[in-house]
Amino acid sequence: MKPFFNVQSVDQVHGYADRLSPLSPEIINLTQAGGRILARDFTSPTDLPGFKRSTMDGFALGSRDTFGASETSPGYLEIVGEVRMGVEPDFELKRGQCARIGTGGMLPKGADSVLMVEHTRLLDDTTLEVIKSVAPKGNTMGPSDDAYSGETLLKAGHRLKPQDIGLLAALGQLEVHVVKRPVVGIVSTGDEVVPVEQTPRPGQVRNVNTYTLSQQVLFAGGMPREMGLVGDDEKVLTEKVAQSLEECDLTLLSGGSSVGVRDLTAKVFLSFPTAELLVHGVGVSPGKPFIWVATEKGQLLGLPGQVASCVVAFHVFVEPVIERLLGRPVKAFARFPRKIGSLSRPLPSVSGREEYVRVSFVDSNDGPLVEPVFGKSGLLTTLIKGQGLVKVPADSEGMYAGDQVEVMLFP
Ligand SMILES: Nc1nc2c(c(=O)[nH]1)N[C@H]1C(S)=C(S)[C@@H](COP(=O)(O)OP(=O)(O)OC[C@H]3O[C@@H](n4cnc5c(N)ncnc54)[C@H](O)[C@@H]3O)O[C@H]1N2
Ligand code: MOO
Repeated sequence: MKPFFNVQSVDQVHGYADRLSPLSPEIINLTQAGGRILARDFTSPTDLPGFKRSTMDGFALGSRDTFGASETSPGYLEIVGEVRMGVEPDFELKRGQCARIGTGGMLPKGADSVLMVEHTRLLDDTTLEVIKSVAPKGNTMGPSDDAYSGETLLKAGHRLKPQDIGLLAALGQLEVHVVKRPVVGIVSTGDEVVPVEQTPRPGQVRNVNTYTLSQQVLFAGGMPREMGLVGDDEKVLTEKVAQSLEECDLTLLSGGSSVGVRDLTAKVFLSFPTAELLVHGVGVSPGKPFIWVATEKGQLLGLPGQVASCVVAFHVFVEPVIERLLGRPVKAFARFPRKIGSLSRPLPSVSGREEYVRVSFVDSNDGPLVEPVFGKSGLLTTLIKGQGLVKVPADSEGMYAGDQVEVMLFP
């Protein structure tokens, strides 16, 4: 059995990701753009809302006509009209005049504010009693309060949220320039791994990694393409990976990445033209046997077969590659919310290896306690009971009970 050679750090692996070029842009319909990555900065083509608008139901007026007005000393204004929603008022207010206006209505000329209906009393059809003053611009929004023409509102590389889509709608953008989603081929291998629909015989397990990986790819912004489950057969495995190389930007192969005699991943990957071995073995746990072979046609990434290791290795190594292809900075756990807590017990660690410890949160009188979820990397439920991961850096010899730690929560 040959040892891993040239074990590399997470930073070194991310350095290879940095060398990749982002995928090209494509134009898609606004309704499909949520969660996609903007390919170029978006600058506002116009002012928004573009006109002076009321933010309350009430009366458009000149604020100076309300100064000093109160319950005990009211003022009186003449009602000269009503602003129709969606229509530019065709009248102008003079001193002492006001007009009815609804929330969102356009202020007529001569009005600088809106007095809420609650602060008025109607004496007759044309006379308004004013019982409170309003400041200039009160209860209004200005023509460029939401955005001004030429303002950079969204940056290239930004992942579009529902509110961004709303903003693009407000600015008339039915089409959006986004980065193409990387197509990620997923191959799983292992003689003992059987399809989900099959009842495993003793010694067999169902195929988990194809399913977790394809969902992880989807969540990360890629397009998973399931290439199938293959036994430990070099010829068939080579055919599957070749097909994936033709069709996909990235190929993930789970299982067979370690150093066992049946572990074929490295051999298969290196059989392709222009293949260059970038990584085989990393100073990270779990995820130690990670493999990266670069070819001119695409990137081949080998992930550990152990179900929990495979999930963590995806986040540490694969998602940053997807981020880069999407034109975003190379960063692991970018989508993970963070939460601080104090460790309930010590976390021993092997110095020289970056560790990702599965943890859960337990409430205590002193605030949230971070409880390690111990268990082997082949145990899937450690990731179900664990709500997140704590990173123990490579140069640390461990952490003490009571230490404040940052938990990266599974999104
Ligand atoms: N002597 C050594 N043995 C191992 C080492 C080592 O350094 N020296 N590293 C261990 C570590 S760490 C890991 S992680 C695993 C990695 O193994 P492989 O990537 O080669 O994966 P396999 O051996 O094929 O499988 C490991 C494990 O995972 C199960 N598996 C695989 N694919 C699936 C799947 N699609 N769905 C569900 N389960 C799957 C498989 O049955 C094995 O139990 O190596 C350690 N050994
Ligand atoms: O790294 Mo293996 O990746 O512990 O389970």
